[in-house]
Amino acid sequence: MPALENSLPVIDLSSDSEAVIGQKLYEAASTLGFFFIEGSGLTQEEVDEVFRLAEKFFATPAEEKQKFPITKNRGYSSFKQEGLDVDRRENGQKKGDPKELFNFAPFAETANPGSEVQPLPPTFADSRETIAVFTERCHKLAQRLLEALGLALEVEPGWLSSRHALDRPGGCTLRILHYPAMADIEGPDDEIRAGAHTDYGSMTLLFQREAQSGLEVLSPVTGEWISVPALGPRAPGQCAPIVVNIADQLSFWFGGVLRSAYHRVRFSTAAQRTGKDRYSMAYFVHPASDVLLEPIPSRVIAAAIASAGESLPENKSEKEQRNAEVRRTVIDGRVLTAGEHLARRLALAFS
Ligand SMILES: O=C(O)CCC(=O)C(=O)O
Ligand SMILES: [Fe+2]
Repeated sequence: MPALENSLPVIDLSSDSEAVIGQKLYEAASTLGFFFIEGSGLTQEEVDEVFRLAEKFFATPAEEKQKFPITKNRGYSSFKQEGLDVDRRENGQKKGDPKELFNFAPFAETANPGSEVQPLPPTFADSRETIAVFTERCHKLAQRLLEALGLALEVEPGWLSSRHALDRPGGCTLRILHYPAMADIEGPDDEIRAGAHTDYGSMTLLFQREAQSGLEVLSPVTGEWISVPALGPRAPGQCAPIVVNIADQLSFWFGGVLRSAYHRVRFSTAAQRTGKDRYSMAYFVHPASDVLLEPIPSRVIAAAIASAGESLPENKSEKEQRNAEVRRTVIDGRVLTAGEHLARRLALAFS
């Protein structure tokens, strides 16, 4: 593998063949597990439109937002309600992240058949179509990335996309996030605005606003946190490069050859004192709920699993053991479904 640099690679989807793109994705996904993509066809205008809705919603009074509390991973989660680092504690209690968020289910007519229609706050009620279209476009992009990755690993064409079909019930979620400025922070511990975690599903597409940085990725090589820049658009009509990261279920499915990397959001004390809010948006891509998280049939992956098995470190630290425990997809010898694994992770994050 090539040496990791101190920044994320940028992969252009507009110029190469799918096979070449697949190789580039594989290289990035198997080293740092985080990369930028550009040339996706998504425009800055459509991304900004959803960001404008997010700003408007988070500015509404707390009691209005609280009318749509998060249930079954859908709705509003208030300041410090979710704590992504399951080990962070304060006064014996799990420490919640100083941020607020709203989770949307995919709304397309064919998406999530059988599930009830998600009630939406007035800010979004007239924009259901905008959000639905944006979500579908994110999903199509994710399907393309998954298939290209599959190509590089000799996975049968269609194997991954059929397991991520939006018309099968699943955990895909569009999340808008708001990290309000906190000028009165007390110490370095308050610099962490989203605790260190790995994402749960297949992959995440993360949209940032230009110059609103704060996302950091743990380098598997140096063990240091790498800060991810919040870039602006680089080509006319195209949205700013999108951050993509591999999540736990896909990493597991690919026999550990893809890295699901720890990441967090941190604002330095100096940055917090400037009093600027940060907004971001994540599209979490999940397999359909009934998909069993068994390794993908692929000669390349089977070989990778065999060689990784021989070089597994024997003495894991307590923190590493705990992390492995939280992320596991096999319990008592039984392979979990994607839906069971997601439910387990959500219970830990919101406990
Ligand atoms: O806000 C960000 O930049 C990252 C959020 C995140 O990692 C998450 O919600 O899983
Ligand atoms: Fe995350």
